[in-house]
Amino acid sequence: MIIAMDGPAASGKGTLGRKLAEKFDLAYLDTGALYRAVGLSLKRAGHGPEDADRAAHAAKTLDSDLLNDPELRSEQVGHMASIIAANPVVRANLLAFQRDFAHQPPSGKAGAVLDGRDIGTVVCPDAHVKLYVSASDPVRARRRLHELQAKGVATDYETVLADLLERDRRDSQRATAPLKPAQDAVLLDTTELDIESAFERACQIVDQWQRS
Ligand SMILES: Nc1ncnc2c1ncn2[C@@H]1O[C@H](COP(=O)(O)OP(=O)(O)O)[C@@H](O)[C@H]1O
Ligand SMILES: Nc1ccn([C@@H]2O[C@H](COP(=O)(O)OP(=O)(O)O)[C@@H](O)[C@H]2O)c(=O)n1
Repeated sequence: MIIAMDGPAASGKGTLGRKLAEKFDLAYLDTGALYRAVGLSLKRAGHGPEDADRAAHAAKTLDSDLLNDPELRSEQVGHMASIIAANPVVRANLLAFQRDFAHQPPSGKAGAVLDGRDIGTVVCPDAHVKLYVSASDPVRARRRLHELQAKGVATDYETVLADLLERDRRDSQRATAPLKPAQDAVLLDTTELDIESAFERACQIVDQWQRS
């Protein structure tokens, strides 16, 4: 079973994706981490995200150590990732890894959950279950703010909201693999749902597919 989870920043894709993978004994891949790792590698080398050739090269020779680097989750690296992610060569260079993960999941797992922006539309158009996870802008900004504050990052609501909206706009408007629900995706709006209620709903959707 392949589960595709897409949606805007801080909607809850990763939280639900990890929980679904655990419950259904599937491998889990946070594809945003790949774009972030390309951003971090450019940042460390002193280059900007607009450097298309360097970004394409970094995506082709991705340093897997960066995937566990604490700086990966910073807002600055998220910002760089969304600029880099508009580069079609970067996307092409990361595609095979994501597809291989979905179709030959590691550790002998019988399937995989992938979360990102284009999983249901481009990476795994053949996914068995596609979820498009959303939440209102203020709710997403508050969730991300709490997450950053819990890590000791000094920021404020307005900055976090502006950053999310800017990334959403860039992700939705790019020409290659823009953020949008696949035609056959089930929409899951988590604005009014806590994590457990959202997870319950996601499990119902997966159960429904398994019974069909
Ligand atoms: N339904 C929810 N209710 C409250 N907080 C949530 C919910 N879903 C996720 N969160 C919290 O919001 C933050 C962003 O969630 P995350 O899963 O990382 O989003 P995404 O992967 O879409 O960027 C995390 O701190 C997470 O714990
Ligand atoms: N499949 C994906 C995953 C991420 N991305 C890009 O990578 C950035 C960071 O993704 P992320 O999933 O880590 O972001 P958050 O939702 O965690 O804030 C996004 O803003 C997108 O620009 C993408 O283009 N395609």
